[in-house]
Amino acid sequence: NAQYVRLRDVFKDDFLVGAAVNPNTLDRQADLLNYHFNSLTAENEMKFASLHPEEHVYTFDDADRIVQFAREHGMKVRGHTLVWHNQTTEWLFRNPDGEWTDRDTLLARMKSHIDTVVKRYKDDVYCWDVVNEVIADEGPDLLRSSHWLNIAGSDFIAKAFEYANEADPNALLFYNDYNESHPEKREKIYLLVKSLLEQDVPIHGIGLQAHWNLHSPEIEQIREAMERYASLGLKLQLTELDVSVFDHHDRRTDLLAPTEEMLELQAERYGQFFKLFKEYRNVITGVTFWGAADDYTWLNDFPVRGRKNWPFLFDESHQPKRAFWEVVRQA
Ligand SMILES: Oc1ccccc1CN[C@@H]1C=C[C@@H](O)[C@H](O)[C@H]1O
Repeated sequence: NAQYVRLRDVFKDDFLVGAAVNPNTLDRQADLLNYHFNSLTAENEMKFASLHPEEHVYTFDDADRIVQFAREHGMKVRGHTLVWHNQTTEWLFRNPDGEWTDRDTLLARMKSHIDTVVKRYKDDVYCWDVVNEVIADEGPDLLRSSHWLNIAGSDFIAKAFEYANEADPNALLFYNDYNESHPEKREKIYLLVKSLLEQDVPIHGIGLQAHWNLHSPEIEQIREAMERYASLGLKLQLTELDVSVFDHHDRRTDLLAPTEEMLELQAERYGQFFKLFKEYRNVITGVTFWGAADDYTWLNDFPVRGRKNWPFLFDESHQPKRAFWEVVRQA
């Protein structure tokens, strides 16, 4: 059974196989993580709000625990994420009188955060999602509106990469985003990263979050996205892979378990994904799931709060699902 087939060994000559963890899953899923995975990402514990709740207060304990577990088990760590519009803090964008802060102050605060965090983990974190999700999903704008953009202007993106590179010249620096295979958004991500490269901004990789489902995106859309991004000469990583059993607009809440049909289609899709990843093994350096097993997923609360989902290769008892065997078959 699965106890003699390790995911990380099956793909050891291709790419790292990672999982996102938090303090709870690090305890509950320790054996599964140690057996099948060789890379970890902190689901929330290295985000701005988790590390830096007040301007002169840092809280590293949870992130340190994850780094310690990885060190003890010979696993690599992806840093997620330095600059993002979500899960950040109000003080970052405000003056003491509650007014919006100014560009120079915000950039100085960004630099201080990046310096402090990247230097603390420079011997443990080999790559960072420096900037997460700045591309606008719909409409004519390249960048989504955010406090970062509205206060600092669009060069906050380049600055983030430059500050991270100064703090740890050895770290591999990624731009990370979701809906990365949708043709319209793909072209915007491509344009952003191409312009950063043309400005000699230190960027080494593109993270495709890969929050996919049973029907979308199509394999050919994923292939086209990987081809497009790889044409920039950068490495790629799938950084937050999960396969929801519900399409994005499906808000049904009646299921207490996945249907047989869902499990069958999920296995087929996972097999197709890893067949494609193997084909692009020369540009893909890591495949990280946004979790490890169905006993916990952020999808239990997104996009429908409190609705159970079953997106991984391992079930709620950490046993391999059909999807696991379809993935192993691609090796
Ligand atoms: O799939 C999406 C759709 C809309 C907004 C954000 C996302 C994905 N956003 C991701 C998901 C979970 C968080 O823990 C990650 O940090 C974030 O990168």
